[in-house]
Amino acid sequence: MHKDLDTLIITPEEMGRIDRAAAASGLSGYGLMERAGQAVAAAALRRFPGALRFAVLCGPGNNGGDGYVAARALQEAGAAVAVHALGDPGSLKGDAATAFKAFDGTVAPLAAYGPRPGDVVIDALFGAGLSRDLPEEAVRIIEAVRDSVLPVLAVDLPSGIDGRTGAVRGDAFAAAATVTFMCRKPGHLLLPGRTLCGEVEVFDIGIPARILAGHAGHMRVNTPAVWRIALPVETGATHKYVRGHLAVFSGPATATGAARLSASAGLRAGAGLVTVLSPPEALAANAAHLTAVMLKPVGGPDDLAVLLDDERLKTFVLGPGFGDFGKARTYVREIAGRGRRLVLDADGISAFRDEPDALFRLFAGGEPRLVLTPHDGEFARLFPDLAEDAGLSKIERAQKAAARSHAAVILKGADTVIAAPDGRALVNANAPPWLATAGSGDVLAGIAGAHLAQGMPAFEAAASAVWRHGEAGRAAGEGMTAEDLVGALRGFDRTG
Ligand SMILES: NC(=O)C1=CN([C@@H]2O[C@H](COP(=O)(O)OP(=O)(O)OC[C@H]3O[C@@H](n4cnc5c(N)ncnc54)[C@H](OP(=O)(O)O)[C@@H]3O)[C@@H](O)[C@H]2O)[C@@H](O)CC1
Ligand SMILES: [K+]
Repeated sequence: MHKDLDTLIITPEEMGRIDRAAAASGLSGYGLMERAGQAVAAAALRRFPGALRFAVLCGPGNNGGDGYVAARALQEAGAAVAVHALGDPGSLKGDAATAFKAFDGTVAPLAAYGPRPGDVVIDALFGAGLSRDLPEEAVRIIEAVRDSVLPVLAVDLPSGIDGRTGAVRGDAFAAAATVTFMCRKPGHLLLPGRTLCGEVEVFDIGIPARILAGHAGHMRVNTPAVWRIALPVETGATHKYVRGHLAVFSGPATATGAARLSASAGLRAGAGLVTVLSPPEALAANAAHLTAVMLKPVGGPDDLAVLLDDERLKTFVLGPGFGDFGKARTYVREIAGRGRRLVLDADGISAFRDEPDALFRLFAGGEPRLVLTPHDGEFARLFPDLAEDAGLSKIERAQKAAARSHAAVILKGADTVIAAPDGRALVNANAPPWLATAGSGDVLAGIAGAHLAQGMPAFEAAASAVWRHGEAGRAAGEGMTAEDLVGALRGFDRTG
């Protein structure tokens, strides 16, 4: 597989354009279908050597066409095959009709399929072309297969998953594995689609990379390949100020832990210096727990203004445990007005729930200087219309939010999306489930702050922070705490 295609994500709509461009360039559509179906059959034989029978369920479009090719290949390999069609296969068109005619065996109606122990289901009902909720007939079969606990191998996508959004349309197969072609689609990566796909195999059916690249957007899986070029340069003569000075605002005396977690993550993630800016009454609580991280009292906007006279202090994290919304807004105005860079998290985000546009105006224009790190609830406070629009995928929501706020947006979750104001978007895929633990978000904000402080552009700083956070979660292992997560942060691998 071409290295670039490995991380590219393509929407079903873009895939349609790619198909047409491939055909226009002289590539045989049926040739593509033949390779797709053969790949499915090969995966079925490899993954399920003990199958007593392959039940191939074929739909009314080209996904069904792939199914007929796979059925023929399985039969030629000597496997027992039962083919069931949704609708009249005689009314198939184009390549799917060709594939159906080339299959030499009986085709029974879908409703006649009765799951048997030892069956492996090959789901070729609907793929990229699913355009509405599944028909009742398909839902009944999905229920029957689920009840019989049979393994499912999905062609392109488990039927019922919307390839653009990852949403379930009516119902969907839960596949043990999914074989898709050329590139992953959003539905393979966004929840709940990601879970229902099982293990995803991406098979190269021979569409030239130049055609794919020519019609693809700017969506990728979040991997170091995407942002390695933006990593801070290691000069050898690295001075602590060259590696940046990060300042993290602490909450009141009763809520200082979150800021300290951010700060220690920032230090560990490579910021040269990290200072916790503490309300005077919380100094004692902070001082009792900080060693390598420095501590400065900031009681109000006047103190902050004095601090900002130090030009070396360019980057801030505000939000973890912060508490005071009014003060948060005042500080953010000061930071933005003095041209500094900011990771706005948690309470810092909620502080602008009544006036999100005021926040966006503060950071409008120029090189993006703001990283927003909302989970779904916080996202809805800043972008209520986008949160409510059920037609948008999580990727599209993050893209629109980033464009509106002129910020790098980290829309958190098990399928975190990172988006830039210019339309680039990444879906993160390396986070273990146990990363969702108390304090985990504070750690992420600190890493992002450290990357910003070292001079990385906001989008790359955000994306690499999410990735390192996921890697640290894996290294720390199940049962980890947020402190373990900080301890498990590793340096960047600059090779590859
Ligand atoms: N990309 C590539 O290069 C290659 C792609 N290939 C394969 O092609 C697949 C995409 O094929 P596709 O476009 O024909 O779509 P597919 O998923 O078969 O469904 C469309 C049909 O279903 C119908 N329909 C839709 N929703 C429905 C519903 N809820 N309930 C009922 N009907 C519904 C829809 O009808 P309509 O909406 O027009 O009424 C239409 O008839 C792709 O997933 C991959 O497997 C390979 O062959 C190799 C090359
Ligand atoms: K399918």
